Amino acid sequence: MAPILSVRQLEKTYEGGFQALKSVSLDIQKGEVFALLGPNGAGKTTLISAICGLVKPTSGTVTVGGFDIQSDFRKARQLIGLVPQEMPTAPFEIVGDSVAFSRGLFGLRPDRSKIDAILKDLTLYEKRTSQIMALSGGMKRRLLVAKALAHEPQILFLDEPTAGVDVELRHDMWRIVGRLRDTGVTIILTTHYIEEAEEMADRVGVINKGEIILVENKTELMRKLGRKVLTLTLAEPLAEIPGSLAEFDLTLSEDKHFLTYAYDTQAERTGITSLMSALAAAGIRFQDLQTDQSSLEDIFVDLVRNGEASGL
Ligand SMILES: Nc1ncnc2c1ncn2[C@@H]1O[C@H](COP(=O)(O)OP(=O)(O)OP(=O)(O)O)[C@@H](O)[C@H]1O
Repeated sequence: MAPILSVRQLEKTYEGGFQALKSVSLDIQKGEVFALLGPNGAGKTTLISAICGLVKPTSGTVTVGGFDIQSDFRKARQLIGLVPQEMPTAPFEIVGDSVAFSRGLFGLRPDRSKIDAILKDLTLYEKRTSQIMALSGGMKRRLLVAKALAHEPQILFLDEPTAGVDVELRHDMWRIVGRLRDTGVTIILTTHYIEEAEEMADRVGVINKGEIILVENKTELMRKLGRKVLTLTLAEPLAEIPGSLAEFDLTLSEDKHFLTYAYDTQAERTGITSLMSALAAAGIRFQDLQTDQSSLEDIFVDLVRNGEASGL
């Protein structure tokens, strides 16, 4: 199936010469939730803005639903909803009217039943006649989503949807995204919170210094790059790691009670069996053991750090 969004060799050099995007290519399939991760200043907002027509690319192409974002801007833009980072700024506006206004911007009639349905979905219906200034912070965020959905777009961009919100609100936003995904909306979100990508995304892209350095199915990414750590709780504290265990990559905790062994889950042999025999031969007994999978966060930090090291 043709991707719903296709970005080809997109470049953006801002006035003054700063190159914020370097030959970015990316395909997004209909119905997927894609998380774009990257450190501060990596180019996430620039990429979203270029796709949504808010920033003019220096070169490259973007098509949305087959429409070129430059030569067929209206048709392409009609398919896109954008939830910006900033909070709504019209304090006296009435909630329902604000959503109707957003719909009107796309030349659609103010269909009350559609607007009410969107307000209900975002639990804002009770507030439809309130002024925006009377909304809580969480409600204001939901209003931004409602406004972005007002013209029934097929793709929703969320630019750091939960930056600076509390945990409850963050989970609230995740539930909203989950429900939207269930209705077939394609979702692209940028985030600093790895946990957010881990929770919601089907695929993850990492951008660093204007370049996409990785795009991968989330589960696959965690499987491929993930390492596991085996922690042994020792029966008696160990003064030092004996020389007979030197071939294993072991670390002894400062309090001498725990031994950890890092291994690659993808390796043909994890080395655990031989480690166990070597421990027994060295007379080291343990009371307990546990394994931990490295998180998406560990993987991300590694990737960006390696990128720095290789000059990316
Ligand atoms: N209008 C502009 N003129 C010049 N440089 C800009 C402009 N907008 C952004 N930049 C620069 O482009 C780079 C990418 O910025 P962008 O906002 O896309 O990053 P980001 O990944 O969204 O960052 P953050 O996570 O901090 O929001 C930054 O170095 C930024 O300073």
